[in-house]
Amino acid sequence: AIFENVADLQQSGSSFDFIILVLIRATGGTSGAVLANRLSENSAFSVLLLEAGGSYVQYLTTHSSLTYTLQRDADIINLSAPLLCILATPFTQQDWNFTTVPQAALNNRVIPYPRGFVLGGTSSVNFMAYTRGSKEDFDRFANLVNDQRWSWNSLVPYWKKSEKLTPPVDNHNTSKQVDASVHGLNGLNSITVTGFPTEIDSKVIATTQVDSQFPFNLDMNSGNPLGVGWAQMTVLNGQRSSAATSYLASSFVARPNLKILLHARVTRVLPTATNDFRTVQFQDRQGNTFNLTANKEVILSAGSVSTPPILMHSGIGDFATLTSLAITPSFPLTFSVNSNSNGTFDPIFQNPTTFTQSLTQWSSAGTAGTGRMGAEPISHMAWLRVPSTASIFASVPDPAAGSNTPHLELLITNGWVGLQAPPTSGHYMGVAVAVVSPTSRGTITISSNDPLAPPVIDPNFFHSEIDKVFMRAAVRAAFRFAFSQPFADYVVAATTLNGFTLTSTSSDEEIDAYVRQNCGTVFHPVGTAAMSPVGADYGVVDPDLKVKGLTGLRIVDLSVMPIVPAAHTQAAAYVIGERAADIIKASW
Ligand SMILES: Cc1cc2nc3c(=O)[nH]c(=O)nc-3n(C[C@H](O)[C@H](O)[C@H](O)COP(=O)(O)OP(=O)(O)OC[C@H]3O[C@@H](n4cnc5c(N)ncnc54)[C@H](O)[C@@H]3O)c2cc1C
Repeated sequence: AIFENVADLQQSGSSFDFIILVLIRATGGTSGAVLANRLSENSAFSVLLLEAGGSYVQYLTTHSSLTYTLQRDADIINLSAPLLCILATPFTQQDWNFTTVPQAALNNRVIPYPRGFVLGGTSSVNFMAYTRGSKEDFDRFANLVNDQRWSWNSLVPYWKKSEKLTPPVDNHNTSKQVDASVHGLNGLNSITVTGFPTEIDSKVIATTQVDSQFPFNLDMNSGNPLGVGWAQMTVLNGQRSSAATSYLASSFVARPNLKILLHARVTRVLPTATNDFRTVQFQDRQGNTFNLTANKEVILSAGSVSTPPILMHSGIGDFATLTSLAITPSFPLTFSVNSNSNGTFDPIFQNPTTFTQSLTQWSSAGTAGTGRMGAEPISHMAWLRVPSTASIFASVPDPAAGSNTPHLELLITNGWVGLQAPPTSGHYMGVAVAVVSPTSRGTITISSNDPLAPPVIDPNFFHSEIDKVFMRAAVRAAFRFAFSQPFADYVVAATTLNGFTLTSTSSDEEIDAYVRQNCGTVFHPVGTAAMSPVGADYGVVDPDLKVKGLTGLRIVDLSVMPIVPAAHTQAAAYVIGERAADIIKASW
């Protein structure tokens, strides 16, 4: 059951006596939701999930029809309609609304740093791209923690357990867009490709045939992501599939041994005995404080940004210690294009009538989930390497996990996706760029002893020279792609952003100036409570995810990843949840 108030949870009766017997707790994000589901499969375990935010799944269940009233429910639609993910954050009700400290390498700009403040966590507000990373990424992870349970081959069965490859909403044949043999077909979280063909699809695929820098890759989740392929998305029937809609679907929430308390903000974990941390302190919306003690374990899944502050406010670890944050710099590059009237999704955001028509199609019985609203903005992705002959490698080792692991990413969208509101007219194609092998390391820390104060987030962008060199390479790759022969009559020019314009021949200095003014992040922080080998005197958790030096407390979220994969990170969050569930079940 899902509860909105502590009193209702308490009134649910006998559960408390029972919970005291076997209680396992977590917070309710991407990995936490996976854990809540898998642990409550065992009816002998009683599981309570605490989530600081609310639940849009509960809302969807209450309002089972997709016929929404636009104004009133706008935020909820933004979490559900795939195209509207670009409106889900930043600075909304479902966002923690964090920002970074001023970034020296980015003209001292403060960058929005969204995180999901809702059941399902950031999987409920993200852009839904589903990328596992390379085999080499996870083999490096396993080697760094000296435990092969975290290697690629060990994790693939858990990805397959998590995934359910589903047909796109338009039911087209996907055999040339995704390799079904790579995926799970019976898992809980739906993975699919776009169900809305667009005018750039054939041009993207044609580019893979005319330029060897952009080879076609049928499935970037095979362990070898290099090349250009169709984006896989966590979407089901034209609606977002999140950790909340999948792992916490109503049939699972109905389990008598699973309870979820919303609007419960964990402030600290407290010792139950010396070095045994099984008591959670949390506040409800009115600011009342409660303590609950788990019989077996407390599991912290508050994500890379919020897990370290909870530990620090609990006196776990050195208060002054800064946790290391690996972060992926990125920014949108947008090109104006020659398009027919509805060839891009721009008119949807430029014209309220077009928006309403598209939303009506998506939300009406009979056409539910279809049309442009039911498809993610990202249609294709390219994963690229800087050639090993590049001069930077004479002085700096290759930061990628191996020769099949990318340094750079291009995210292709058939319309404007930007930091600014879309222009009121015109048609666009986005080729956002990212450095997915960053070597700069930032920090997360706290600035006061108030557990409700926001953490201090310092990504420390471009501290390493190689990240700058790679960003220039990413920009040049984006231009080469956008001006490749198949786009000859289509792409016109890069748009001006904050007074800066780039061209195919921009110098290093011009690219650097553009980056300083426009760069942000693709929101993939990891490593803030990193795993290290058993016995190592560094790191926060051991390979069983237990906080070192303590009992009763584990961490299960992306903060434990010792190094950022060259990928979007939700697939890693799901697999960490699945892997952890088996480790925890086995230990009890
Ligand atoms: C705008 C955006 C777009 C993204 N797009 C993509 C994408 O397209 N593809 C991709 O793979 N990844 C994407 N990501 C990243 C990805 O979604 C995250 O890396 C992943 O979901 C994180 O999972 P997690 O379990 O570590 O943390 P989260 O999912 O963030 O879970 C943490 C949970 O803990 C809760 N919580 C935190 N503090 C407390 C507290 N004190 N008390 C109680 N509860 C608390 C939070 O509310 C949240 O529910 C995106 C991220 C953002 C912000």
